Amino acid sequence: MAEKRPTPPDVDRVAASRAAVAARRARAAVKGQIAKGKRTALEVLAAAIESPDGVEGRLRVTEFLISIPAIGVTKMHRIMEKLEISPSKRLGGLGKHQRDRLREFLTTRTAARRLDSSAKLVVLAGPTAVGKGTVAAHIRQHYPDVHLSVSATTRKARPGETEGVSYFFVDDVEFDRMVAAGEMLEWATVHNAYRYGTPRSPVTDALNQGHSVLLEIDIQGARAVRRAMPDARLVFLLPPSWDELVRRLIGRDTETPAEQARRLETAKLELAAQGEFDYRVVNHDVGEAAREVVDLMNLRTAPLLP
Ligand SMILES: Nc1ncnc2c1ncn2[C@@H]1O[C@H](COP(=O)(O)OP(=O)(O)OP(=O)(O)O)[C@@H](O)[C@H]1O
Ligand SMILES: Nc1nc2c(ncn2[C@@H]2O[C@H](COP(=O)(O)O)[C@@H](O)[C@H]2O)c(=O)[nH]1
Repeated sequence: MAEKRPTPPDVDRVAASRAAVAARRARAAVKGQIAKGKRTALEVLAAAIESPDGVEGRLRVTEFLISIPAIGVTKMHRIMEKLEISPSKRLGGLGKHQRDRLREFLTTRTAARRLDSSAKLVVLAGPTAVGKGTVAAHIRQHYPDVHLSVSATTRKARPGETEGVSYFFVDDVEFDRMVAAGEMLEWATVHNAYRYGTPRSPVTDALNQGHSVLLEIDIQGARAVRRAMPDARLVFLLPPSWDELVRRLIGRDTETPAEQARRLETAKLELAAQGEFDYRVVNHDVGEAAREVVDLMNLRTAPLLP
């Protein structure tokens, strides 16, 4: 009996089903590469953006996330909700903002996991006038291997401050833009006056390259960093005594008496928060306090001698 030859629609169906199987295998291969650490999730996302109809672009965001080590189904759903991405979305079909949020999530997560290894994110916080800026300046000068984050602020530069070294001095519009674009790791309004924030990418880039990073920020910022990167080491800088703190604030002579009184009220609340921190360093002597902070950073090379 003559064999029944496939009709054109059958040929199409067979070809389509073979293509579907091949595509599924290709997607499974990509997921395997992520799971085994052969490709990073960020690399796969970049490939999906480059070519939305390619194998990476056809990956559902849900399967992509689950293939990342240590992300299970529950966590994946939480992440999807937080990033405001619907479960039906594929990597290649994400809108720009969704893509940006996903990239930012992956970058921060990678950096946070880096902290498990040698590179450390150390946050130096403490009450007004305890000497945070002075200790940070000493570290900048004497320990060139320490990556000191440069904050953005809406306040004006003071005499002697340099753009890009002391701070990035920006106006309110630019600060709003940075916050909206997710460019800040944390930010806060400090002393009820100006806004200050830590630009995210220099921190995550340095950590991803294995460098320890130091942030000199206020206590609200330290709490926000703890939420974003739970492995960060939080250091609370203490004055030798309350009277010495008052002396330093008044002696610095940069605030009006009314502002000094307000800051001292806040300082009482801030001192009460020291238990939230991992380490406490008393700033008797600037060089000593700086060394104690640097010791927490797992530097690979020796500091410069004074
Ligand atoms: N170990 C120290 N011994 C004596 N004086 C110090 C010491 N550390 C800092 N100071 C002085 O204390 C004053 C306050 O220091 P600094 O401005 O660094 O404080 P800060 O914590 O950065 O304050 P703020 O949060 O208000 O910006 C400065 O005049 C500084 O020279
Ligand atoms: N939350 C953040 N606080 C910051 C940041 N950069 C600096 N600061 C804190 O602001 C005050 C005032 O600083 P000043 O230079 O105007 O005297 C001080 O307590 C800093 O620690 C930041 O990025 N985020």
